Amino acid sequence: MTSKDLLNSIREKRSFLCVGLDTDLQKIPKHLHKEDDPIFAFNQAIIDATAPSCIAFKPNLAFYESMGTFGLSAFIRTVDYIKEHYPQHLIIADAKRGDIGNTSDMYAQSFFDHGKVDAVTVSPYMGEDSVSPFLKYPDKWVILLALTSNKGSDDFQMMQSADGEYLFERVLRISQTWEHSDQLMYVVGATKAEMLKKVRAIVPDSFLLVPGVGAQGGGIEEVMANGMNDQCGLIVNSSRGIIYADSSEHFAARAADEAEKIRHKMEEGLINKGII
Ligand SMILES: O=C(O)c1cc(=O)[nH]c(=O)n1[C@@H]1O[C@H](COP(=O)(O)O)[C@@H](O)[C@H]1O
Repeated sequence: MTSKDLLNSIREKRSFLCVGLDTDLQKIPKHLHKEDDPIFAFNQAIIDATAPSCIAFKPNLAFYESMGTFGLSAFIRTVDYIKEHYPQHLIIADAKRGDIGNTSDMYAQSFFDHGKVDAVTVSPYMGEDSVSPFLKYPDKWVILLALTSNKGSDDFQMMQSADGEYLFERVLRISQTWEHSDQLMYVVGATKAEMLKKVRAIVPDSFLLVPGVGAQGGGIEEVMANGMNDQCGLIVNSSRGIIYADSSEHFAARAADEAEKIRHKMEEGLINKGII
C-alpha cells in the first residue's frame, strides 16, 4: 500500500483513525466465550462495526502471542479477514521487533511473506542492519519507534547530546539516510503531542503512527495542530477506548459510536487543513 493509497483512503473515509485490536480474553463480552474462537469472533464484530470510520487496523502481537497457538491462529484469521473483506485498510502488526540482521530477516519473513500485513512496528535501537531486512519489501511499511507514549520514553528517547539533539530526533534524522527510507513511518505518542513540531522539522513528509489517545489521555486536537501535514501524514490509533467501550451484547455498536466520534473530529481537522 503506497502513501498515495493511504491518502486516497483518508480522503474517502474522511478519517485517519486506526482501530487497535488489543484483544484480551478477560475483557471481551462474556457471551462470546461460547464461540469456538472468541478472540476472532470479537475482532470480526469490531472490524465490521468500525471499518467505515477507520483506515487501518492494528493488532498488537502481545495480546495474541500471550495465548499461544490459539492466539496466533486468531491473529492470522484476523489478518486474513481484513485482507479479504476490507482490502483498502492498512494492517499494522504491532510487534516492536528488531534484532541482528539474519534474525530480523526471519521476523520480516514472518510478517510480510507468511503473514500478509502491510506494516510492522520496529524498534530502532539495534541500528540500521536490524531494520534494513524489513525495508527490503516494496510497498510494505516499517514503523520505527521514535518518541513513545509511555512515561519511560524519558529514560532514553529524551536524552540530549552535547549539541542539544534528543535521541528520538537522532533516530529520525539518521534513519532518513537509510536505503528505502521512503518506506519508513514513525511512532510518536499522542501524549507527547507538544513534540510533534520537532518531529515535523526533521520528517515533514513521513506518516506518523500516533497511539495514546483515549485510554492514555492524549488529545486528538493537539496532535492535529502540531503533526498534520498537507497530505495528512497522521494515522492515529485508539485501542481500549474503542474496542472496550461496552462489554454487553451491544459492544460492536458502541465501538462503532466511539470510532465515529473520533472520525468526526478528524474530519473537521482535515477540512480545516484543506485536505478534503
Ligand atoms: O507502537 C505502538 O502502537 C505503541 C507505541 C507507543 O508509544 N504507545 C502505545 O501505546 N503503542 C501501542 O498502541 C496501543 C495503545 O492502546 P490504547 O492505549 O488502549 O489506545 C497499544 O497496542 C500499545 O502497545
